[in-house]
Amino acid sequence: MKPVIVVHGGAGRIFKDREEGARSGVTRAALKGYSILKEGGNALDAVEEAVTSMEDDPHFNAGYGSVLNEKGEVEMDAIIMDGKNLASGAVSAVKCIANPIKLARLVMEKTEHMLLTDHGASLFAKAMGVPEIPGEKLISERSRERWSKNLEPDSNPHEFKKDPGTVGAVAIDNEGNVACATSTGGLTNKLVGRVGDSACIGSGGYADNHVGAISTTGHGESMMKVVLARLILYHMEQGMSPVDAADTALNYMKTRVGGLGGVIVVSNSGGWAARFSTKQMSWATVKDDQLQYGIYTGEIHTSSVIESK
Ligand SMILES: CC(C)C[C@H](NC(=O)C[C@H](N)C(=O)O)C(=O)O
Repeated sequence: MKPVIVVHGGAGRIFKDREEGARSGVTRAALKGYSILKEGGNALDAVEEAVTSMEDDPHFNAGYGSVLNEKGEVEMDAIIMDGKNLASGAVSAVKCIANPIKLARLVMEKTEHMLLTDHGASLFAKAMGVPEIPGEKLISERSRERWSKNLEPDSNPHEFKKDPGTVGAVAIDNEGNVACATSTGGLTNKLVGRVGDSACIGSGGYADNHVGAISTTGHGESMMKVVLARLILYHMEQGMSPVDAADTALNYMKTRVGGLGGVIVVSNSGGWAARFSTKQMSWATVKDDQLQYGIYTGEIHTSSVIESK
C-alpha cells in the first residue's frame, strides 16, 4: 500500500492575518507525517507527529495558541485511534501540558480506559512523567487579545469565534493500517468544563482498517449530535467515495441540526478527501511524493515533496 497522509488546521473562517501561517503549518505537518510513512513508519506515529507539530504552532487552536474559555484559561481535548484494533485514547479539559495528543496516546497504550478528563488526566500525566507547564505558556498573544476583545460590550464575538483552528490528521501506512488524531482548544469563551467532539470517539475522529479514517473540525455540539466521523465511515461502508461520504454527512449535519464543519478522510484503499461546509478549512495532503494543499473551496496547490523541503 502506498502511504497517504491528510491533515487539517481547522474549519470556519481563516482571517487574512492567519492565512500564511495556517498554510505553511498544515504543509509542514503533512510533510513531517509523510516522512515517517515513507521510512516505513506506522500510521499512528505519522498522525501523532503531524498533530504535535500543529499543537506547537501558535497559528492553530491546539496546544500553544489554543482559544481561551470564559475564565481566560486553556482547556484542551484530544483523541487518537488505531484502525488496526479499534484501540483509542482521549483526554478532555486538560490544562498545563504542551501536547494533549501525546497524552491521549498514553491513555490508549498505558491504561485500560479510553478517556481521561481534567484532574484525573493531569494525575495520569504526572505518573507518566509528562512535564507540567504553566497554563500561561499555552496562551499566545493572539488568543489573549481575542479573549479580551470578546469581553468588550461592543465586540462581535461571533466573528472571532469563527477563526480558531483545531487540528487533525489521518493516514494510511504501507501495511494498510489507518489512524486518526484530532486536538483542539475547543470553542472560544466556552464554559469551564465544556467537552467537545474532539475528545469523543466517533465524533472528533474514527479509524477502522476495514473502511478508513476520519478527523473532524467544526461546531462540536452539532458534530456530536450526528456522530460525524462514524457517519462518514458508514456512508463509505455503503459504497460511497470519500468525497461523497464527507459531503453527504456534512450536508446532513447542516440541514438536520444547522451545524457547519470540515473533515479529512482516508480510505483503506488510499483514496482521500478534504471537505468542508464552512467558508474555509486549511488542509494538506501528501500521496505519491506529491504535496497538495488549500484553504478556500476549490483551491488546490500541487508541488512535489522534493521541491517543498
Ligand atoms: C467555528 C468552528 C468551525 C471552528 C473550529 N472549531 C472546532 O473545531 C472546535 C471543536 N470541534 C470543538 O467543538 O471543540 C476550529 O477550531 O477551526
